[in-house]
Amino acid sequence: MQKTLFDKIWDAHHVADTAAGACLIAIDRVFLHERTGAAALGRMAKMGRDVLDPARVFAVMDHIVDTRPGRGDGTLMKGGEGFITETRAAAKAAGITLFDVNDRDQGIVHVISPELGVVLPGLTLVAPDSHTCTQGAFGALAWGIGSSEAEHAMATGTLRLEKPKTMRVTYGGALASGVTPKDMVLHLIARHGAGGGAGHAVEFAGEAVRALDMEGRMTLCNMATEFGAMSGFVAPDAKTFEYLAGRRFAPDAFDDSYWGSLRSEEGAKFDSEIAIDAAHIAPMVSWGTSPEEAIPVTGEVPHGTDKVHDYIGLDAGQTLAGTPVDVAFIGSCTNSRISDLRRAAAILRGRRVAPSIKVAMVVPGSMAVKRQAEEEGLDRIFTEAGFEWRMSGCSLCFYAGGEGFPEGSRTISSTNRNFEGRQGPGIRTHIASPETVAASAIAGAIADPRDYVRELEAA
Ligand SMILES: CC(C)[C@H](C(=O)O)[C@@H](O)C(=O)O
Ligand code: SF4
Repeated sequence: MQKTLFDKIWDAHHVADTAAGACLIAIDRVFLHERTGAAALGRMAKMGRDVLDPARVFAVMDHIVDTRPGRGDGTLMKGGEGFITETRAAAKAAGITLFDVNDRDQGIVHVISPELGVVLPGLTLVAPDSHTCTQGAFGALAWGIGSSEAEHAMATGTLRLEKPKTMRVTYGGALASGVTPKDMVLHLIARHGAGGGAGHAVEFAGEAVRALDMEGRMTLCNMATEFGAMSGFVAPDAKTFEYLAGRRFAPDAFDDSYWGSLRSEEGAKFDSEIAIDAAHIAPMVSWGTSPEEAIPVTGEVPHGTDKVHDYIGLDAGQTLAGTPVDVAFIGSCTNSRISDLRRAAAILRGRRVAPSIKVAMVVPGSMAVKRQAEEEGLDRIFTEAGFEWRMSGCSLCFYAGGEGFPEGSRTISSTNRNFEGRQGPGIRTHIASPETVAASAIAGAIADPRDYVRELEAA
């Protein structure tokens, strides 16, 4: 029978069937961060369990680190110091590779893992973090786990797992200008629901996916978890291999026979299939408090529950475009890579954020992204436009306390979650592409980026 990409990776990692109908799967890489990793390592140390193969385990400080320029080694999270000091001590004791607060390779876990070549096609990679699926962009099976599963994976090199069903989401055709991978995934979730991918391993395929660069594929896979999927991934191709060549932890020579075989065979059957015409996707913006509550930027707010309308402060029938925003945020593992910053900066060049904007901030996904952006002068474009330019970390994608936006603020944000309180108490979050954030910052209100993009393309 013809195999899907998922079947191939699964079969290559299948160790045994367990009595309870699950499988034992070999785990190639574990990536930890300070918010959940210290606990896992700490418990292992307490029980006298070693990390089986420290060369396969990595950790980074990203979630609660200070992102203000000249940061020290502390955190802005009240009472959060322990996460940092304990992760540091535990990583050292376990002999794993740690990217510490002021390491030149520090950054958001799902941004640095690809940059450093930790994730590779055909591997299984887990992290106690729900957006681990980002790394599926490389044709790996990468998914988020709990911290006790992380202990199991580190101690044994395996995990017990029920086999997910398979789904293929095929994006045919080509994206219109000003429409991005973020819009592709928001469109999918808006149409099929935040639980649409539940219980499935989702392969993103089709012309419009093949056309994406690696960073775009990461944005797409990043939100597979907001679709409820176990993971999302894209079959590797020449772009993948080229991206990884020469990366610090990538092998010197690539195994063409394995890597080259990592694709779903013609005629392979999926448990479910979704087809989307990429040409019909518009720039998307969330209007509610779930990523499925998203509509084209020019659309009207639909009827939701009273609770969501109360929280978000918008009525049904209102046009989303033109809604005033207080905050513009560009960052997170969804949209903080160099191509995201380039595209946002192209719109902001020579322009200023509206005077009504109280906070505008760019937080590069890694220190490597930050250095690259500075080399290209993007930091100056952002600061001249009125954005703060930060050190890398998760920052205000996720409210860790200590730093936040003024209560009740409305944000336009390149992040992946718009849940109640996600960016701080009472904060109203609208998730969108970096282009839409840039266009909205200039307007001081939710705005369509397409006019700017067309202008840039015409120039
Ligand atoms: C803190 C961490 C465990 C959490 C996650 O699992 O995803 C965070 O990264 C998030 O995005 O909500
Ligand atoms: S950037 Fe946001 S979504 Fe990504 S890992 Fe950090 S907190 Fe989670």
